Amino acid sequence: MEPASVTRFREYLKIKTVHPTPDYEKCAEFLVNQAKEIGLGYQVVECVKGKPIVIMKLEGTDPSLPSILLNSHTDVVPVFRDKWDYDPFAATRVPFDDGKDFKIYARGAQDMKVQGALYMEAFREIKASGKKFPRTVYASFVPDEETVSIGGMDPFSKSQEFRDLNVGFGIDEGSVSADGNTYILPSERATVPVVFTAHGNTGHGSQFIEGTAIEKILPVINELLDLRASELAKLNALPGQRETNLGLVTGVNLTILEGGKQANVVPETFSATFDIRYSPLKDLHEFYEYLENLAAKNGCEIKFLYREEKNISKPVTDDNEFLKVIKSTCIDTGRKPVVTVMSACTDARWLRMKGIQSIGVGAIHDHPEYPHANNEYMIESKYIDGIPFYTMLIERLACVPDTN
Ligand SMILES: CSCC[C@H](NC=O)C(=O)O
Ligand SMILES: [Zn+2]
Ligand SMILES: [Zn+2]
Repeated sequence: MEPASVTRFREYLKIKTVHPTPDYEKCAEFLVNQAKEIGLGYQVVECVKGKPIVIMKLEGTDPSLPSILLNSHTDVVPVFRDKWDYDPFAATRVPFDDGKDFKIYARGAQDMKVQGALYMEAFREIKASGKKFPRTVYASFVPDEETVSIGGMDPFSKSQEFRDLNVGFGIDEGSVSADGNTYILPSERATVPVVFTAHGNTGHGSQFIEGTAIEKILPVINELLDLRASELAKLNALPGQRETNLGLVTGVNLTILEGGKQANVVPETFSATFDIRYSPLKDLHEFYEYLENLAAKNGCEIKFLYREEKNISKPVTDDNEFLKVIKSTCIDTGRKPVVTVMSACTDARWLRMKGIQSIGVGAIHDHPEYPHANNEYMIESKYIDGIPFYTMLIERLACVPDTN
C-alpha cells in the first residue's frame, strides 16, 4: 500500500513546473488545496503576473512574536528527456530492495519539491495533534528560484505582503547529502555567471588568419580553467568530507562555448560562458575586478549575467537559539549536524539581504545526489523519515523565545 504522504508527494512532482514554461497555475491550485485540506490559513501573492507565491500559515498563540518562514521553490530545471529511464513528470514508483522500498523518479524529487512536500506533511502532523506554539509559522512556495528569483523571492522579499509576515527567522533549501552528515547552511557562495566574448578577424579556413576571436578568448578560458584546477586541488587537500568543504573554495565550470558555423570559416565572434561560485569567505568585489581585468587584458568583452552586490553571509554563532534548535533536532532524529557553506545559490539570500537570518537545512542524508541531473529520484523511506524531522523542527522553532 502506498502511504498517503507519498501519494501527495507524487502528485506535487507530477505538476510540470519546469522551465522555460512552468505550470505555476496548476501548482498554486494544488498547494491551495493542500492548505485547505490540512486546515491551514493561506494566501496567494502575485508580485509578477502569472507567478503565484503560495503562503501557508500555522497560526501561533502569540501573534506579537516574529514569525518563522519555511521557504521552498516550486520550479524545477529542464530535463534531457531521452536520457531518463522514466517520464520525469510521472513520478514513477520503482521498487527496490526486494520490494521493501521504492525510488520515486521525477524532476524535483530532490531539488526541491521534497522539502516543500515535507513542510506540508509536518504541518499536517501538527494540525492533527492539535498542538499549538507561540510563534506563527509560514511556509512559502515560490516560483523562479532557478531563474534568479525574478518572479519569486526577489520581488516578494521587497513587498508589503512580505513585511506583513513579520519574519524573524527563515529556513530554506538544504542539500540532499550523499554522506552521513546533515548540512546546516547559514551562508552560501556567490553565484557569478559570466560571459566573455571576443571579436576577431575572419576568413578562409585554409589561411593563417591572425587576431582571431578564438585566439583572444583562449587565454581567458585557460586562466579560468587553471583557477578551477587550483581550487579543486585546494578542495582535495582539505580534511573531512568533500561535500562539507565544497562551499569553502571557488567553483568554476565552463558551461557554454559558442562560435563557428562551418569548419572552413574562421568565426568573427566567439564566446565562453562560465558558472563561477565564489566563496563567501573572500572579497567578491576584488574578484569582479579580477574578471574585468582578465577580459580587458585579452581584448574580450565581459558580461555578468547576474551580479550580487556583496557576499551575503550573515554570521551565526553557536549561541544562536535557532541554530541550537536545528542542531538538537538533527541529533534527536538520529542525524549528524555539520555547519558549513552552501555550495549552490538559494532564496535564503533575499532574506539575508533584508537582515533576516535564514538557514538552509534538508532532511535527506545518505542518499545519492542528483540535483539538476538525469534520473533524479528520491528514496521513499528517506522521504518518510523526513516528516518527523520537520515536524520536530517546526515545533521547536515556533517555541524559540523572542530574541530581541
Ligand atoms: C543565481 S540563480 C541560480 C540558482 C540555482 N539554485 C539552485 O540550483 C543555482 O544555480 O545555484
Ligand atoms: Zn533548489
Ligand atoms: Zn536547483
